[in-house]
Amino acid sequence: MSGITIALSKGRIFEETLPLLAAAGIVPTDDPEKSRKLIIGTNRADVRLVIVRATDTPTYVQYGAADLGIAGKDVLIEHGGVGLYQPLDLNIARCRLCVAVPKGFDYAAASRPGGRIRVATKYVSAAREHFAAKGMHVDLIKLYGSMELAPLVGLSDAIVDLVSTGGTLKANNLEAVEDIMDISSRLVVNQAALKVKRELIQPVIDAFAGAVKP
Ligand SMILES: Nc1ncnc2c1ncn2[C@@H]1O[C@H](COP(=O)(O)OP(=O)(O)OP(=O)(O)O)[C@@H](O)[C@H]1O
Ligand SMILES: O=P(O)(O)OC[C@H]1O[C@H](OP(=O)(O)OP(=O)(O)O)[C@H](O)[C@@H]1O
Repeated sequence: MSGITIALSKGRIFEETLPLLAAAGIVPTDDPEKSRKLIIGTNRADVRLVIVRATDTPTYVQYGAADLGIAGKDVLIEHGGVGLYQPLDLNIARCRLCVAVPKGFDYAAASRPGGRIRVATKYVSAAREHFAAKGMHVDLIKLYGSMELAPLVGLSDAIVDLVSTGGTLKANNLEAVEDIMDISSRLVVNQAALKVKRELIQPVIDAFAGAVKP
């Protein structure tokens, strides 16, 4: 592909990226929520979008199947960031990575150094680092979604998950007991593509940078 390919996931990242794309003069020709197409054209013949799972965005960019992508910090931590240049925090899809437990669970007692708990999460790397820094022993159980269910059915004592409004925790009688980090989405660029296609990629980076909201 002589032009550039941008990897995006459907949903909040696609929606929140539209104004940034517009600032770069890029307008998609299809809506991924309505179309089943995975390759979407734009008003520019030299720019196309590929629609991927949020977790897969760094992988497409790492291998050069996409030149650029937009991925949450949560996803980038789990991926490791190999081969990716991360020039911009786009300040979109903002939330927090938290430890949450059923209301009434004595997390303070469980989290004393030497304590041991079972934690279910999709974010194993971030969780491992967090609990290791606290000197806690945790048995991590990898899940791929609906983490909030795990403590309700005895799979785990706690979860590490993303929290935005807190509505999902509340609906499941859970509470956040620790903030691990603030999360937002970043622009990621394939390092080789940046060198070879700089005349196409740099203007997109610059336009995104100018359109980031504080
Ligand atoms: N409730 C939320 N509010 C704001 N941002 C969020 C929220 N949940 C997730 N995010 C951010 O948006 C990114 C994309 O989330 P999205 O829900 O589209 O994908 P996902 O369901 O987490 O991933 P996958 O489809 O691969 O399972 C996440 O990686 C995270 O950075
Ligand atoms: O604090 P809240 O505003 O309730 O948001 C938190 C929820 O948002 C995310 O899920 P998402 O909506 O992405 O659904 P998913 O399970 O399909 O990823 C996250 O995994 C929480 O479940």
